[in-house]
Amino acid sequence: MIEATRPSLIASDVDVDPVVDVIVIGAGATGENVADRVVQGGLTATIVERELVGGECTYWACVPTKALLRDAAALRAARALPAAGKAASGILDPATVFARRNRFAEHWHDSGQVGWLRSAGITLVRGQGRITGPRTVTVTDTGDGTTTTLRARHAVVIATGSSAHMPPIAGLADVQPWTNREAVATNKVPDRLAIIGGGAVGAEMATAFNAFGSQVSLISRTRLLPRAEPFASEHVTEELQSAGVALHLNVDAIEARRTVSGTLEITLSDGSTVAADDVLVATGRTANTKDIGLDRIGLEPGSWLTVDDTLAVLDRNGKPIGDDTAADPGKAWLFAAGDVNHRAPLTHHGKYQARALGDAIAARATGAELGLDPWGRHAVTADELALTQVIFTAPEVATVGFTAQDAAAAGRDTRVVDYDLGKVVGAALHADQYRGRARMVIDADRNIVIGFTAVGLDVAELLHAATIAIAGEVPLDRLWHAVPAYPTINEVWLRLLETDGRDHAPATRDRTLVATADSATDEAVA
Ligand SMILES: Cc1cc2nc3c(=O)[nH]c(=O)nc-3n(C[C@H](O)[C@H](O)[C@H](O)COP(=O)(O)OP(=O)(O)OC[C@H]3O[C@@H](n4cnc5c(N)ncnc54)[C@H](O)[C@@H]3O)c2cc1C
Ligand SMILES: NC(=O)c1ccc[n+]([C@@H]2O[C@H](COP(=O)([O-])OP(=O)(O)OC[C@H]3O[C@@H](n4cnc5c(N)ncnc54)[C@H](O)[C@@H]3O)[C@@H](O)[C@H]2O)c1
Repeated sequence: MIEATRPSLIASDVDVDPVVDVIVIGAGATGENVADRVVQGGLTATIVERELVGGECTYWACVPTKALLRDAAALRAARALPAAGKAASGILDPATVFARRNRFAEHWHDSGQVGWLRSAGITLVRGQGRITGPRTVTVTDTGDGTTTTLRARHAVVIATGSSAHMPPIAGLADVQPWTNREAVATNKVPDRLAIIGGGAVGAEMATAFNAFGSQVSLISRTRLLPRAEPFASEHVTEELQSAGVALHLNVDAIEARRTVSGTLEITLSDGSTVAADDVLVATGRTANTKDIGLDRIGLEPGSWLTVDDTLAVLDRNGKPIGDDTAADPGKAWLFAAGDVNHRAPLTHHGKYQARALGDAIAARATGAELGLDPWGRHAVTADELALTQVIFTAPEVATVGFTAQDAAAAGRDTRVVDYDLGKVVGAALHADQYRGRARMVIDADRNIVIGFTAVGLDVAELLHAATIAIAGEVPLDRLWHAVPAYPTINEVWLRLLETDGRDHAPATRDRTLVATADSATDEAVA
């Protein structure tokens, strides 16, 4: 086995000014974008990073996992066509896939990202950042232990992300389990791989290692992809099973041990046992807040940070952590964005929060007005109403907004419309025996789409049309005028509209506009 390339980083910037407008702790995708926006807004920013600039997504998550999955997806697509399938009859070579993965993970070297920080005018300080007082962060160099104390004029932003959660399974620590980091950076294909966890990480890695030829056993205490529409989850379950993955669903892993022969044995709550050579733990994430000085501000180290809609960190009484200065008593100075606030733990949503927060910090500093109303410039409305995700399993699952179940739980009056993607000519042309389904969740009061899920080969690129319909609150009567090109898979939009019918009450206009018009009329009458 060739070990994964060791992380490699370059030194902090020299001549660091200890007083700066904004300090960002954590240079993942979120932190980088917060710093970029505040600098674009005319402020100075220093970013503190203890590992690689670029964070989890670049080196151990989104990017390298998709590189691990992409070749097999292309092969699967080719094999869904008779002539292309014949032409693509060879075997997938994992070593070639790993080499391409290494390139996308930038060989675990962050010089490219550091170069970008410099070009964006952001100062980098290497080390572990800790809050040591109001607007104050002390950075400890992880090599020589020297410290630098920084003070922010305007704000401190925590963007420290998350790490793999280790569940309390007896013996687990002793069998040297893989987390996402080892799985993503591996150069070996285990003969037998056990995966604990049936969320996005478990399902994607089962897809990847199954394609590399591992005998994969996946154990999950829930159904696969428990937050997705059940039909999407069932579809992925069936396809993984028919590809040879052994699924142990709705059971807990309770004990792990190595036998004398070196085989790893995992005992499940139903009494059965899974044998493997390696085990990947994919049971969710834990907040990177254990050692960032939360105790100094009355919060519990290790906890997710609770934020309000401005992303200000809240204290135990639900109040923003406020300033103690006479000039600005109570003014919020501490903010949190990305995985660490647990609102929407996805890279693109962390970056969305970063854009809103960075702009808001710059606006506050210059006394400009804040746009915090829903869908306003500084609001993060999409986290709640238009959260997007693509899970790159075979088949892919693409989701935005509410599932039918979540909409019902939120008390929305809905219509749910489903369509078999296999009946869409564009899909049938795309792959023989195309199997898939799409669902549109409609707010029946307002006649707008509030949720969309598709499962099927290559549905990822369908998602943005749905996202625009939801974020734009496009009335269904207008959506009939968005004509999908023939013969593409996007024609499913027309089929969903036809299935729903055209005779529903016209979309209610935006409630605030209606209210304004009504009150204007009332005033005129008065
Ligand atoms: C296997 C896997 C696959 C994924 N795939 C996708 C995907 O396809 N699409 C998607 O959108 N999301 C995906 N995600 C989720 C995505 O990786 C995260 O949402 C994203 O990385 C969060 O970004 P962040 O900047 O908030 O945190 P992170 O990326 O975790 O960055 C935080 C940074 O802060 C640093 N840090 C932490 N504490 C300190 C400290 N005290 N001082 C200094 N620095 C500190 C860390 O070293 C790190 O660099 C995946 C996750 C996993 C595990
Ligand atoms: N393509 C993507 O967007 C993508 C891909 C991978 C990860 N991510 C993100 O990364 C984060 C972490 O993903 P994840 O899959 O690790 O977490 P998750 O919370 O999505 O899923 C955890 C799974 O582990 C199971 N589980 C928990 N404890 C268990 C136990 N003791 N025994 C058996 N099963 C157990 C749960 O039932 C669940 O199925 C998520 O926010 C996810 O959205 C996103």
